[in-house]
Amino acid sequence: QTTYDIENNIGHHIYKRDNFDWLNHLKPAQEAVSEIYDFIIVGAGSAGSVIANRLSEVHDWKILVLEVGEEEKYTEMPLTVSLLQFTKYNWRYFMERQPGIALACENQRMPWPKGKALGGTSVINYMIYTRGQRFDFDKWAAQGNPGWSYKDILPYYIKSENTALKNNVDYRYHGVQGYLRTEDAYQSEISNAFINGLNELEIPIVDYNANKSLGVSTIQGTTSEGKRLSAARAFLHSVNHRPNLRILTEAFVTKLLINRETKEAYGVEYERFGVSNRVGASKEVILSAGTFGSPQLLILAGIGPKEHLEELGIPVLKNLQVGRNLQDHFAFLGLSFSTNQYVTHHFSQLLNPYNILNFYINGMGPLTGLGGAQAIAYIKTSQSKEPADDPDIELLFIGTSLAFDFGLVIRRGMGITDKIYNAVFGPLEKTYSLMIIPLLLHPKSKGYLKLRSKDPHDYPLFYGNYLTDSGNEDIDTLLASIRYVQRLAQTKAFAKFNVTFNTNPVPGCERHKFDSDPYWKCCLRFLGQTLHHQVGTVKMGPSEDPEAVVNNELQVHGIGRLRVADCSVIPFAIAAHTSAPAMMVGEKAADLIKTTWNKQ
Ligand SMILES: Cc1cc2nc3c(=O)[nH]c(=O)nc-3n(C[C@H](O)[C@H](O)[C@H](O)COP(=O)(O)OP(=O)(O)OC[C@H]3O[C@@H](n4cnc5c(N)ncnc54)[C@H](O)[C@@H]3O)c2cc1C
Repeated sequence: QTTYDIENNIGHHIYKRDNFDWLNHLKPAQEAVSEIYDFIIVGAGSAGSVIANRLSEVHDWKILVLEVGEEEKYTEMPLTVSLLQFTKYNWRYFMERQPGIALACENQRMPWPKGKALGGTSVINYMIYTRGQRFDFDKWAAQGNPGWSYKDILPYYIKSENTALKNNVDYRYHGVQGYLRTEDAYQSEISNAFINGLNELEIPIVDYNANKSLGVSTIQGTTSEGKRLSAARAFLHSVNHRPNLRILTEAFVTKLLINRETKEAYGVEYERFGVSNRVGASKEVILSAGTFGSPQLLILAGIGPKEHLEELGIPVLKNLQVGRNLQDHFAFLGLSFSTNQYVTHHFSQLLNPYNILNFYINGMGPLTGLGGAQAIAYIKTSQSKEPADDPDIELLFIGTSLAFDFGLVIRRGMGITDKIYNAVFGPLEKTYSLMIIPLLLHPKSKGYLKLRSKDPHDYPLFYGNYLTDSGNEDIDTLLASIRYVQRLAQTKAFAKFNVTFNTNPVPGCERHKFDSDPYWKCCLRFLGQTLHHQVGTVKMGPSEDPEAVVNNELQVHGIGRLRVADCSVIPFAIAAHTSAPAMMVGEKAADLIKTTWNKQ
């Protein structure tokens, strides 16, 4: 039985445990709670789902998971992923306006989607499975975080995984006994242009999740028999029968309960169906509410930058730089191509009865495609100042373009205006098209978030601060990546498929000579976008690090019984899409917790 066979039957039910010990010793400065668990996990996303699974392996621990979103339904078809941003499974956050950024977006506001569901953002993501490079983790450890080097974290990736990969796979680096199925992403013939073209540029074919940092490969995806495998489907559905695991969906945590005298967390307050309730944690509270949700709850509890807390009128419990150090992969959507051959995705031809049956019966065919994403390359541009083999750019190959659905859905999810879409991508509707998206892996610019108010229902304010580094390294690296892709487009492999560069100018940049450096720098300001990999708002680091919020055991500095485990603790942007790294953080967090409480 695969995890996918198990029906959606978690949430909405409360286990009856007559022999549950509802102990409730109140210490001074604590509010009464209605129930006590050993651990409370806030948020059941990529990380939280893993932690819930692993902690509930210990039979005599009682675990409560509180997730504000609902269980997912009708999310299994990978190709229709972009529709999910228009459902209740998306928080629908937007970045604040930044002068000279997101100029192609409605009201110049870039959407910053995040998942609101059992499974979190893994319910709406593109299912790309990437782990990050050895350099990332060794640097992470070298910054004062022992236990997070590549050698230390690799076993956790392997532990989670149950691989069915076949393409270019190095099995020494993959697991077969975990909960997370990984499969080769659907390929159309055109991905050969990308892979062979890169080979011509001397980029080797590798397993990008193994020991080679630079190289190209077809994508490894988190699907099970061709269907989306969210963290909830992988890690929760198969263990929801455990009597010591209680999962409440539609439970919105509004407050962390922290004893102001002992500075120890002892529970949380949450709202569910209009009723507010307080629950206690006799051992620890674990925050896994994501890069935006975790810092929000910390700041509301008085753990944050002192001046910001004072501005909000929240008494300071601990002055820590929560919400700062926000890092993200800035990506460029302006490199699209057409081909006259039927080798790319075109929406109108895909949704036919044969493909639909093939998907539902066999879990095969183009509808299993990861929103069109087919291959990935990690490269080093001429601008790179990274160590030897450390890539500075990821090239993401999409076997279609924003014109795939005639501008109906994908580009709207990115907030792109009619004017820009019609001018740049509209003409591609009449052809078959493809895209190569460069992602800036190690941005030097940093953003931040802060709270709008002390009302937990108010969304935080998000400031991306893209391309603001003083040395202009970010913009120069992206420019170098554009030149690299242009070289790729000149290869024989591309010529074989009659691939032609889309030269429709971006309105607003015509004042620059087409293809000049100033032209592309202008385009980056219009069509530069997030690929949703924000990290770092609850940075991991030693107490001497002025930006650090949690230590290498994920404990909040100066606060007892409170850990944070999700993408927010990742100290800097790593060479990976961030779902698998969040799961790795979850696996490691569970082990750290077991060690603390002697339950290994
Ligand atoms: C459109 C999109 C595409 C992406 N594509 C990929 C991809 O292909 N591959 C990849 O690796 N990564 C991808 N990512 C990024 C990746 O999915 C996320 O970074 C990762 O899932 C985050 O995991 P997390 O555990 O940190 O947080 P999340 O998975 O976001 O989990 C946090 C959970 O906490 C809940 N929560 C928040 N606040 C509260 C509260 N107060 N009370 C109760 N619950 C709360 C949220 O509802 C959510 O369920 C994508 C992201 C997006 C938005």
